[in-house]
Amino acid sequence: MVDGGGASSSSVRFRGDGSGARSDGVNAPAATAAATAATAAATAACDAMATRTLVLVRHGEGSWTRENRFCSWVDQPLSADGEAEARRCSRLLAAAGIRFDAAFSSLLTRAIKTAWLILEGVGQAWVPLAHSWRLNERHYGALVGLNRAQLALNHGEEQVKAWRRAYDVRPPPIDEAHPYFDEIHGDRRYASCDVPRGKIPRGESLRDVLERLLPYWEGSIVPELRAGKNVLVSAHGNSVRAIIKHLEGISDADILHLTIPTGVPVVLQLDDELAPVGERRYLGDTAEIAAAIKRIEDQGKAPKGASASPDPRGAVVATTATTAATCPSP
Ligand SMILES: O=C(O)[C@H](O)COP(=O)(O)O
Repeated sequence: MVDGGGASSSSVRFRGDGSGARSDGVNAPAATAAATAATAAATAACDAMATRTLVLVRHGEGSWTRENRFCSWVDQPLSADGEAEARRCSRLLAAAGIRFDAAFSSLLTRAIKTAWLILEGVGQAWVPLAHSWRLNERHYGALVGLNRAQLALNHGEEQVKAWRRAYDVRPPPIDEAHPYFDEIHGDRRYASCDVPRGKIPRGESLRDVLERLLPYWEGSIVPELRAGKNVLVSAHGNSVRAIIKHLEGISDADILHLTIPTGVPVVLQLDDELAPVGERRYLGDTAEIAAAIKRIEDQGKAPKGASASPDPRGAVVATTATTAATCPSP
């Protein structure tokens, strides 16, 4: 969790490559006062040009975060720390003076609750909040419920990084025998989606996430932004990455390096064509945000000195990973 105490607005990009380094190669503690002033001036200029604000939030910590398991479409609630993160978001947004006109979340409770806590905390609980499965976390297929560090031991850190961050790598699909299949695919919230149950994904690459997200983005969120409204999207690490990739035109290769921290408002100013004006800003303390990104990336590292486990579910992944990771879109 990132502590919000004494938070300031950060306008740097984070590479998200595990080093917590800034993309401009400048280490935060070494930044000069002149550079900070220049950044603030540039940010103010961008803010003056922008006509609407988009705030993207990856929900706060869920109860599986500490167990380091892929949560994905399992509807785990926010932990107490996750709720605190959402409240901290609202304080940061209130301090930034952002007034929302519309809000959107996924169909998963942890993102919905994050949106509620943010809107309540900024005194704007009346703002309409719409939900769609299209903002859900990436469906991690057969990896749902598995421990990332254990997977790194069994399959290698590079494979786990590819499953988590590569644009075109799809995890092995979930099947009916999976321990969480019924809980996810039998849930009645997915009975009323704009696609039949049979078309609900069983394992997605980031490309798949973007493709299923875009119809909702274009049909429901873009009209609000085009009308000049300020919009909150409370979603998940990978649905937020997909939106940022789309808006900023990040290449398929470079998106590998983007990790979104939990409970940190990501602020984009958009012009009339919905092109970003200036760089995306992360509200909060720069060093704490970099540390939070590194913690998330380190979830996919194999613990030193540990060895691969004969976990039978790991073996299922091992036999299906190669073909599933390269299979064509449904
Ligand atoms: O599905 C999950 O558990 C997370 O929300 C996303 O996990 P990731 O950071 O490994 O993509």
